[in-house]
Amino acid sequence: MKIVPVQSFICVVFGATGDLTLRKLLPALYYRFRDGQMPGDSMIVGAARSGLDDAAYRARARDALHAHVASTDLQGEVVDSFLAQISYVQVDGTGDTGWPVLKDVLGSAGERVPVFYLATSPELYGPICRNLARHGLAGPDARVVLEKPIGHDLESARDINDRVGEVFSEARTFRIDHYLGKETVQNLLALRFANSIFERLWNSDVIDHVQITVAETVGVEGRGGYYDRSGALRDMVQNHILQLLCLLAMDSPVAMQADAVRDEKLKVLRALRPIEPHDVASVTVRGQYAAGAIGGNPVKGYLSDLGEPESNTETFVALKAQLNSWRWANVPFYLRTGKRLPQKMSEIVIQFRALPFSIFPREAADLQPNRLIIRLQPEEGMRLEMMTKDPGPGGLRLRPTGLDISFEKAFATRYPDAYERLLMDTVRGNATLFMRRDEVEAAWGWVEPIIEAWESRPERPRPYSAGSWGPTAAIALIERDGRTWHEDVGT
Ligand SMILES: NC(=O)C1=CN([C@@H]2O[C@H](COP(=O)(O)OP(=O)(O)OC[C@H]3O[C@@H](n4cnc5c(N)ncnc54)[C@H](OP(=O)(O)O)[C@@H]3O)[C@@H](O)[C@H]2O)C=CC1
Ligand SMILES: O=C1O[C@H](COP(=O)(O)O)[C@@H](O)[C@H](O)[C@H]1O
Repeated sequence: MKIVPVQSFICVVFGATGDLTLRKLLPALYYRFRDGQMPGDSMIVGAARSGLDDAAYRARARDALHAHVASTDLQGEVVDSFLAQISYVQVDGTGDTGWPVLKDVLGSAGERVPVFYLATSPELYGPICRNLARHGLAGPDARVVLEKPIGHDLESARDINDRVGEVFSEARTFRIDHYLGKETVQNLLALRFANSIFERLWNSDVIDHVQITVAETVGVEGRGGYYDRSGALRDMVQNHILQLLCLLAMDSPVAMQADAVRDEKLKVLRALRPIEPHDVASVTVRGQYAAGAIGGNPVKGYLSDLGEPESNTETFVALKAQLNSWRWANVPFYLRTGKRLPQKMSEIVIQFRALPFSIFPREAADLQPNRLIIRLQPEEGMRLEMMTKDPGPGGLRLRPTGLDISFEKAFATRYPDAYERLLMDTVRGNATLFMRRDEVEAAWGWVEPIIEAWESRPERPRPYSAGSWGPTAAIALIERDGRTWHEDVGT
């Protein structure tokens, strides 16, 4: 595969000592460097308050690569050359210290594209941008990358967007939702708009319902402080899951261009039927994991992980979303996500309608409606389930069979991590796979009433055992409609 280098850049990462930078951003940049996409005169500048010098930060970066990059992908000389392009500036994003030094470092940028990646808590986005402007660092080529979450609710999201917007125009603001950078998520665009067969079927005439599951085996790991203020709805649904829903439900963009794609996604978000307070109990379920076992290993409950006696934060959510549109009238989208579920698995199921009438005798065939299963991770691929004739003489017996495409087998190539693609897109100035301000705010606008309704009710999140598929109420949520979650994973 031919890799075209991007323009030379200087990427200043605020939050350089944090988990995201060390676990995701530096490994992603390393891979782009190793593959020849990051030009040799580009620079990565780590920025945080910790008192480190270049050598100490490079040592941390080296440790991070050894911890988070496959050892077979770490070649000594390549690692050394990559680390030589990294420096560190001690800077307080919200205060005065360090900015003159950062300005000096960027003074030598020349033609290199300045990218400011804010991998810090979102409350710092406004102050950091204001400081960038005050110190003359937000010139016309500069762009800013904002990590999710953009705020905690609609009001705080608007506030952050306003403050960032005072310094950076929308075209220069890149709001990350790393799910959009996943290869299989981008493939949803190819599946729908580069093939003629599906688009004609992609509507309520043919589709019965859609399921989106994003299941994780991990708990809150070291992020309990953040997570307990967030919960699954804010952490996963407001962004990743609604973005998946947008890509599945949107109409064809007029072109494969950033605003054309984002205009269509925005229409989907605006078509989401508000969940009224009196419906919250019947169309949403929130859960919190209790102690259990995953893969035969005992795991603690959420409260033990958190080290707190109580918490009302949900680590699981299931809900039934509906769109007010002709295309999707009466087609529910069942969404669920949770931590400490039995397996890490993200999957979309498109369930087609049952046959209107069967010509086959009942004893010859238990006719199953067609189903398209799109596996986002792991074992990326697609399976179209169809009825076929059971081979052999005597009678015409039918059974469901799958047409399978395993991306792993079809493409003998390493799947780049989402951040690799997204980081290079910020340098290219391509915002197609980033969230526009109005999308983020529309998503908060839909999610917020659900949170308010939960908070106004006395019930706590329903407990579920770690290693189960969430509270039984989540099963009831879909079964009340005569449907079931797809759980025969791997079949
Ligand atoms: N970790 C993850 O997997 C994911 C994280 N995110 C988001 O990314 C962001 C960062 O997360 P994460 O890395 O986990 O957080 P961490 O708490 O691990 O890191 C926070 C970073 O911010 C720096 N920092 C704090 N205050 C300042 C300041 N005033 N000026 C400059 N730097 C400062 C800290 O360094 P120092 O103390 O040295 O200043 C540290 O480097 C958050 O918004 C998070 O929600 C999103 C998706 C996944
Ligand atoms: O943004 C987040 O995503 C991760 C899950 O991402 P994945 O790429 O591993 O599927 C989740 O664990 C985390 O809580 C959330 O903040």
